[in-house]
Amino acid sequence: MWKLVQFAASNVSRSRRFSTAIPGPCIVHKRGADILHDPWFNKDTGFPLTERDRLGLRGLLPPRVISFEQQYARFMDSYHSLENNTKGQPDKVVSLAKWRILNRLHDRNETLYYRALIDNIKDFAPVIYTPTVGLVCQNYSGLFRRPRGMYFSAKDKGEMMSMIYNWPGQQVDMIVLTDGSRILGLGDLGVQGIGIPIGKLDMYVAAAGINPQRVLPVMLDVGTNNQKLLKDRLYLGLRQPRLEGEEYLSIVDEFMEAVYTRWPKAVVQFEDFQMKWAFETLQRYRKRFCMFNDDIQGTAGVALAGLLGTVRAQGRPLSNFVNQKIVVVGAGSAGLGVLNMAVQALSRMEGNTETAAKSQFFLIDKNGLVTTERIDLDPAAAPFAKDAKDIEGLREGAGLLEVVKNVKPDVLLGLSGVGGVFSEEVLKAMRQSDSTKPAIFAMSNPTMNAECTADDAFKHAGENIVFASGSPFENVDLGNGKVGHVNQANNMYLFPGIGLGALVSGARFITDGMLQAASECLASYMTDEDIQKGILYPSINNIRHLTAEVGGAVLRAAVAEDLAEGHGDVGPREFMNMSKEETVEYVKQNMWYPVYSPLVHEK
Ligand SMILES: NC(=O)c1ccc[n+]([C@@H]2O[C@H](COP(=O)([O-])OP(=O)(O)OC[C@H]3O[C@@H](n4cnc5c(N)ncnc54)[C@H](O)[C@@H]3O)[C@@H](O)[C@H]2O)c1
Ligand SMILES: O=C(O)C[C@H](O)C(=O)O
Ligand SMILES: [Mg+2]
Repeated sequence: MWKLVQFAASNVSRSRRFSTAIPGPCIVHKRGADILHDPWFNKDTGFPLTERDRLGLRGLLPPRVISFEQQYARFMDSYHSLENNTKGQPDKVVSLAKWRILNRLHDRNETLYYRALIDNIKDFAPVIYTPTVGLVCQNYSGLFRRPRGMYFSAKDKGEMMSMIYNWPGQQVDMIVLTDGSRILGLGDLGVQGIGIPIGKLDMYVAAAGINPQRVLPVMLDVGTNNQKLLKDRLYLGLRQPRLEGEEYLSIVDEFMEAVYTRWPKAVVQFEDFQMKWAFETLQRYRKRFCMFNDDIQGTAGVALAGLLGTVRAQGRPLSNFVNQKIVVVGAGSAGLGVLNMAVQALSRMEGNTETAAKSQFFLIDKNGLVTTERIDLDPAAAPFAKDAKDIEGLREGAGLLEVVKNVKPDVLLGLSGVGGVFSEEVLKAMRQSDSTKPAIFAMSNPTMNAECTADDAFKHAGENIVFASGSPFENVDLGNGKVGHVNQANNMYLFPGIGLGALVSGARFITDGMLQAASECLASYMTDEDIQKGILYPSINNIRHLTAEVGGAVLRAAVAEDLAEGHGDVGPREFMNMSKEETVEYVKQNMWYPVYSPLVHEK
């Protein structure tokens, strides 16, 4: 019998803000000052006197015991003072100051840090995640104080199987891995890219309730081709050009073998790999390990949900998706991931073939419109290259403005990494769109790399557009009390649920069916009323709730494909007997929530 009732009883307090129920004990093998210096166990001034006695802490702290609520209020006060004190200073200075204060708390007291993050996710996500995380990566060598996560370098070849045991945590559930080769739209940042796995895993804890003791950010340092970094005397990574070919793959292979030898049930998310390695590693590992590529697959699911939302926003049935003309700007891992998933979804729709589905899309890269006449056509882009006969009035390499004027698309979707590429002329050309409610998705990150700003989109393309961006922008005041809603089309709406669903189902692999289920769950999360207002994605304040739903959908898809091997005490048979609601409840009960647990010392 599976243990829903038992889970429910032991976790009943989790949804309350400051619970009065007593959480279960936590075993600690340290004593005294070592506990104060371990952010996982540290409660700062919050250690009760009895615990101070038990753990050898008496005299190591000021005598007064401060409650969790008071500590929380004190931290928020200092955060708000910092906001006041930095008013008027350059954005970069303010963003880094905010990141520093949060990072210091993260380094000192994880329970308080994650509670603050969960309760203030709308304000804090832009600090610990996109866009500030980009700035942090750019300045990493200067900001570095203490390590977080693991670093495997080309110099560690042959050692990884033993190195993996240097990680102090007994169990690891979620790993986010990068080689730093394409950090957001900022290019190759080498070892400094470690900030991305750290930020993504913070979102895993906040949104998916992954236990922070069981997450592992990883940097695979195979060198960098960033000349500026190679010349920087403070650069902390390997000073050598990136490994290529088999040499590169052998490093990734060795890492993956080491991880799955120690933690066979872990989920690995590949993040911000340059395109060739993003696709290659996905193909190489997806049928061997429980892994996915967030930039290809997570992004695709979020974009597809947005495209379906756009159809609904036009007041049309979803079946009308087959009539949408969509211009995708950027033929990289993200752009092609979106195209592949959208075409899969379209070809499942009644009466639509894959060829017909492809005809709806126009793909543009740095050399313009991609056609079959392209010399050195990238094989990954080839399925979406246009035949000359299908693009009357257009030609190979046609520019974005020309394409938009000619095609009059319903949707203009940017994943190019190039800030401002949706120029005033391009946005104005979208006014001639055949759609009653044209959509503009400026999905590149961070903010400077967005294809256009929200203000410019509403100003030039018109007030009746639907707008989404990868990095957050404020809603736009359109005057007369009207508001242009800004959606954040960021893979953060899906990757936490994909990882969580895979983990708690004990899925062997992450399949297209599971990813499709995640995307459909996000698409159907919004009400018609929201969609009519141009709101395609939930508020980030609801991300924990959404993630539980997505996790449930992924779990059910894994069960349907007979890939769910179970998790903890719950086996595959129990999953099969769960209703939809029960799967979501089960997922929720597996979500960690930050409260101080009584510490019990064990030698
Ligand atoms: N919002 C999200 O959730 C999300 C997810 C993944 C990636 N992204 C963003 O998407 C961007 C691209 O990521 P990627 O992994 O696909 O990168 P990539 O380097 O693999 O691909 C970039 C593509 O853009 C094209 N391009 C470059 N300049 C162009 C121009 N002037 N006009 C048209 N196309 C141009 C390139 O030819 C290439 O095809 C990054 O900024 C990244 O931050 C956002
Ligand atoms: O990191 C993000 O904010 C989204 C995405 O994974 C990206 O690479 O831009
Ligand atoms: Mg990414």
